[in-house]
Parts: sequence; C-alpha cells; structure tokens
Amino acid sequence: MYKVLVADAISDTGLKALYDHPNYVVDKNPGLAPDALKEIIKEYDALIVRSQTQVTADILEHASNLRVIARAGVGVDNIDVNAATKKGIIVINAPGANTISAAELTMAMMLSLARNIPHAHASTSAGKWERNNFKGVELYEKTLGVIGMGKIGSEVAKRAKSFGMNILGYDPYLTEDRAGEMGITKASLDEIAAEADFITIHTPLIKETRGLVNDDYLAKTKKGVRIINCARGGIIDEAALVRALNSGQVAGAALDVYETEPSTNTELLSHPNVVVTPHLGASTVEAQEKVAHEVSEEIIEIFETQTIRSAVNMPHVSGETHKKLQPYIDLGDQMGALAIQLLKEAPDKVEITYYGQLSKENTELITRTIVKSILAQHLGDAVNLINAQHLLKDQGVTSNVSKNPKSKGFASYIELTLYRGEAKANIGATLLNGYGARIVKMNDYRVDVRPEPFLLYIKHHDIPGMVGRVGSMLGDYDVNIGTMQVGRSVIGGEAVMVLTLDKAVEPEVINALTAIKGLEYAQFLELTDEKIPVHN
Ligand SMILES: NC(=O)c1ccc[n+]([C@@H]2O[C@H](COP(=O)([O-])OP(=O)(O)OC[C@H]3O[C@@H](n4cnc5c(N)ncnc54)[C@H](O)[C@@H]3O)[C@@H](O)[C@H]2O)c1
Ligand SMILES: O=C(O)CC[C@@H](O)C(=O)O
Repeated sequence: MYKVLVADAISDTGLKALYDHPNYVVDKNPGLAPDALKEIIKEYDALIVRSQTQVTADILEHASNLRVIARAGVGVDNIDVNAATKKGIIVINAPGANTISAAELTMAMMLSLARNIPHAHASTSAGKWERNNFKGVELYEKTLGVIGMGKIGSEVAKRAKSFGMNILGYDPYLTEDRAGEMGITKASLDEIAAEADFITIHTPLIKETRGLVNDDYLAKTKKGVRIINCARGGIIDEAALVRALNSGQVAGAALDVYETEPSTNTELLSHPNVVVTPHLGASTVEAQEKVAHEVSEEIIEIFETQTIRSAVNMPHVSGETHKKLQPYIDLGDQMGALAIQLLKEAPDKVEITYYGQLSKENTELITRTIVKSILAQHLGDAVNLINAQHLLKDQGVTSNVSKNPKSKGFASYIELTLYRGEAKANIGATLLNGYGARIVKMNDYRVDVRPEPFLLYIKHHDIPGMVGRVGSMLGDYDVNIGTMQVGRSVIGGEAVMVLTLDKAVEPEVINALTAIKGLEYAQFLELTDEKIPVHN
C-alpha cells in the first residue's frame, strides 16, 4: 500500500484514479505549516502539491520514504529539485495541462487593462456612473510583444491574432520558420521594447529571466506600454515597474504573479493603473482536473510499473526514442552489473563510450542506467536513475562519457571500463539484429556471450584439454553448461572462457575449478532476473 499526501487544494475529480486504486491511500491535508509537514512527511511515498507548499531541502531531510513529488501544475520553483534529486526522489509535473487556462487568463488581463474593467466595475458597483473616467484602447491593430513563445505564449499569440493584433515573439528557441507558420514576427527583446503597445511574459523564472523587465528595459519601451505577467513573479522587477507606472512610461500593468506570494507590495497592488489577481492562471475547473488527473496517473504508473515517462529531474526522451533505446538501456543495466562484479571492488573511475549509430542518440538514460547498476552493487536500493550521477560524484568516482561515430564492427556498440587504482574491468556489448544482446568483449578479450542469469568467467592458459577439464569438473558438480566461449590474444598465451550455466554455482565449485592445472582464475557472475528482459 502506498501513501499519498495531498498538501494543497487539489481537485478530487482529478485525483479519482488514486482514490479508486486499491494500492493507494490518499490523505488530503492542504495548508500544512512547514513544521507540521516535516513531522508527517516520513509516512508518505508520494507528495502532491500546487504552488503553495514549499518543498524545501529541510522538509526533504525528513522524507525518508518519499519516492515521488508531484507538482499539479507547471512551475516547480516551490520544490527544491536539487535536494530531491540528491535523495533520489522523482519530481514530476503536469506541463500543458493548464496551458489553455493560463492563456485565457492572459487574454482576460489584457482586455481588463485595455478597457479598465476591474476599476470600472468597482466604481459602478459602488453606485457611481463614471463613464468619462474609463476610456480604454482597442487591441485591434496594436502590437503585442510575447516574451517566451512556449506553450502558453504560443496560445496567447494565437488568440491575440484573432483580435487583429500584430504579434512580435521572442524566445531563444523560436525559429523564423515557426514564426512564419504562426503568422507572427520573430523579434529581439529590444525590438519588442521599441514597438510593442502590449508586452506579455511567458518564460519560466530562471537566472536569465530574473529581473528581465527592469529599469533599463522599461526605459527602452514605447511610452504608454501595457505589461502583463501571468508567468512568474520576479521576471518583472516590481520596484522598477512602480517607478515606470508613476512616471507614465508604463500606462498599465496586469499581474497574476509576484516577487513574493502572497504579495504585500501595497504600492503595486493598489496602484490605480494596475490590475491584480492572486495567482489564478491555473485556477479553472478544467485545468485543476487535468493537472490532478495527469499527476495521479503518472504516480500510479511509477509505482505499479517502475517506469518514469517524464520527470523534471530526468532527461526527457520521446516515447518513440525511449522504445528504440530500451534494449540498450537493458543492455547497460547488464553491463554495469557484470563490470562491477568483475572489478570486485568499488571503482574510482568509470569510462563509458558509445560507438556507431548510438553515438548520435541521446544516451543519457543508458548512462544513468549503467551508473545505477554499478552503484547498486554497494549502495543497493539507495541508488536510482534520479540520483545515480549525484551519488557517483558524492562517492568521489570520476566519470568520463564519450561518443565516437566509428562503428567498431557493430552498428552500435557500448564499452564500459571500471578502474580501481591499477585494477580494471571492462565489458563491450552490442545488440545483434535478430539475435538480441551480446557481450562481445570482457576484460579486453573478444567473446560472444548472450547475457544470461548465470555466467562463469575463467582465465586460463591456452593449453590443450582445458575446455574438457572445465566441462567435466562442472559435470561432477551437476552444473549443466548452456554455452561456452573461448577467447585468447595469442596461441598458447593467456585465454578466457565464458560459460552460461543453468544454475548458480557454489564457492566450492569455484575452488575445485581453480585447482585445475593451468586455470588461473574462476569467477561466478550473476544477473538477476529483472536484468534479463524477454526481448533479450
Ligand atoms: N499564472 C499561473 O497560474 C501559471 C499557470 C501555468 C504556467 N505558468 C507559468 O507560465 C510560464 C510559461 O509556461 P509554459 O507552460 O508556456 O512553459 P514552456 O516551457 O512551454 O515555455 C516557456 C518558454 O520560455 C522560453 N524562454 C526561456 N528563457 C527565455 C528567455 N530568457 N527569454 C525568452 N523566452 C525564454 C523557453 O524557451 C520556452 O519556450 C512558466 O513560468 C509557468 O510556470 C503560470
Ligand atoms: O497551482 C497553481 O495554481 C499554480 C499554477 C501555475 O503557476 C503553474 O506553474 O502551473
């Protein structure tokens, strides 16, 4: 049974999948003070929040059982993602589920600013009839600058076009082609400042965007510009905005988000040319159901199938790419497990090289899987795909991941080498079309072995009769051999034998084998069942 804590006000309809599932107990406890959250968080496997609850490193210190933090929304700035990553906690969100609601609020804010609706409403409902005080402006044929042309920015641009506005878009990822397809003009921040009558912001709050709209930028804007921010507080410098409103440089501002929330900036909140809402971008029935539904389904998928489709603290790969890379991810898991067994101690250096076609793919998930598999030998369940690389660094292990488009004899090939001082272990592996996974190199010897649960690695002198002696010795212990591979560098020199067996062997078998004349070393290697998927 998994325990899920819902720490903010979240739609019950959206949480239905969790309520209905027999494996989940959902506790709703919105508005908990940080100390109260710290007290109870250890009981929970998953935590669902909106933007109110601050999931700090301090709280996470107490979250001994927590595996997933779900943000029922987009921005994860209320979650210490770095601290979560270090603890191996998956952070997921619901990108896209509230896009339309946020875009619609932006349009409502723009229209409210243009037509003074909130102020006219307050005056009229107070019994006044001040028709001359609230003359507005049309949106038609005005220029709108959209800063951040992601999901919400694009939806805003689409809607503003239908009002007959000319749209200037700025986004580091916006290409001329895409701007052309959308019927907008790609522009720089300065061009937007110079030409826009309205400016709307739709970027995340990151280092580059904090204080993006400051005194300098506002000084470059067209006098009488109107500014909307339904993205994140802090992108606009609030003190600079108040100065520009007071000087008339900015005719009006509509804000849904603030430098601190709840905002106490009364000078801004009560400014006559400002329209404010209390972070309502995603507050619609539809958006709240969608975000809660999305994260509930994802939590269930993570716990029930151990798969992470997309997480904030995991590299994102499309479903199709994931499917294509899955056999290599499985292979990486096997390679890590075999290499660490061969090394027999914790590594101080890890080297991974991707050759051939695979070098052109996003191999981040394969790398994480290899590292996880290596570390799991000594750290067990404490390591997962989220924290694998952090833990590797924390353990003082240096790593080097490289890519080489050369084929190395296979369409795609991975080589993993672990070092500990002078000691070294390496595994080279590939996928053979129609035949599945193959270990093709072990400790620098060429082999051709299918990864199976029970393997025997033997180092011996290349002398006649060795294969027979090993075979009969294993027979004496009732161990059946599946396959046997011999590899050598020079005739009569040192050689390796890799066998697949039908069962595990006891230490006494290894002792008996090492007593064979000319046999230098024997090691039993094991791959647990979950490392051997069906498609192998
Ligand atoms: N008010 C609300 O309730 C509410 C609701 C939903 C989302 N949001 C916020 O709205 C913002 C946009 O959300 P989204 O879903 O469209 O995100 P998104 O990731 O789809 O789009 C963000 C865009 O900003 C661009 N960007 C990054 N740095 C930039 C920069 N320096 N200049 C210009 N563009 C830059 C990115 O390239 C990306 O295209 C986020 O901050 C999100 O948290 C607020
Ligand atoms: O949960 C909310 O209401 C805030 C939503 C919004 O800021 C987001 O980033 O998704």
